[in-house]
Amino acid sequence: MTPTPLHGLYAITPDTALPLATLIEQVSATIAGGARLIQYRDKTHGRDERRRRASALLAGCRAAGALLIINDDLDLAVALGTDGVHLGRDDPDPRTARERLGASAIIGVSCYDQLAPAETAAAAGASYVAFGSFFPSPTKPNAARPNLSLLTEARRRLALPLVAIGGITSHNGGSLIAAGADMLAVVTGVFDQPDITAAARAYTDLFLSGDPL
Ligand SMILES: Cc1ncc(COP(=O)(O)OP(=O)(O)O)c(N)n1
Ligand SMILES: Cc1nc(C(=O)O)sc1CCOP(=O)(O)O
Repeated sequence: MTPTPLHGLYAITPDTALPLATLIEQVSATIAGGARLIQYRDKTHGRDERRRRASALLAGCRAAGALLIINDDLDLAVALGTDGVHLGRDDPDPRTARERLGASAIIGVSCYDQLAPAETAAAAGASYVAFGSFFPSPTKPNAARPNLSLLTEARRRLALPLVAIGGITSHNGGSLIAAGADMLAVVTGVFDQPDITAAARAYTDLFLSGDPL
């Protein structure tokens, strides 16, 4: 079964100064392990280098049948025609992103540990909402820490795909799927592993088994 783009493993690139060729190899390895949605998240490089990297990643994702979302930078997503954008509290409004990227773009919105912004984002045309950090995150140690019950409540109240993020491993990810997550967004658990394809596969397998626990 091929997972649909808004279901399964959502691989987010590590925010490091990796050589571009290495970054592309690592992203390809996650796709080989079943990731169909990739987020380019980069707080390290300036505008020109981010554009160069995003452009190369977009070509790689297109060739491999995966979708590429840009974190934060709506202008870059529009300029390159990527598959969408992920927006946080300091980023443009999802309504603006929808106007600029079009009806078929994927627009994701961070909602941290709160349901109210998720309801607002849904009404503004978001494609998915993200909650976290459900477990201690090596990437973002000071993130908010909601309980799993937030996902259950979000599942009950919202009709759009739910992303869980933060410290997710292939061991704890099943509990998030059982609580209502449609996607697991992961940095360290995939990219910081000796065999990235095998690590990604361990997450995608969680979505294929009938019993995620
Ligand atoms: C899928 C997903 N969820 C949450 C985030 C965090 O976004 P944001 O709050 O904008 O923080 P930064 O990523 O910009 O540090 C995300 N990127 N992706
Ligand atoms: C980028 C990001 N946002 C988060 C949030 O809670 O909104 S947690 C996070 C980092 C996720 O990385 P890792 O898989 O290494 O924990």
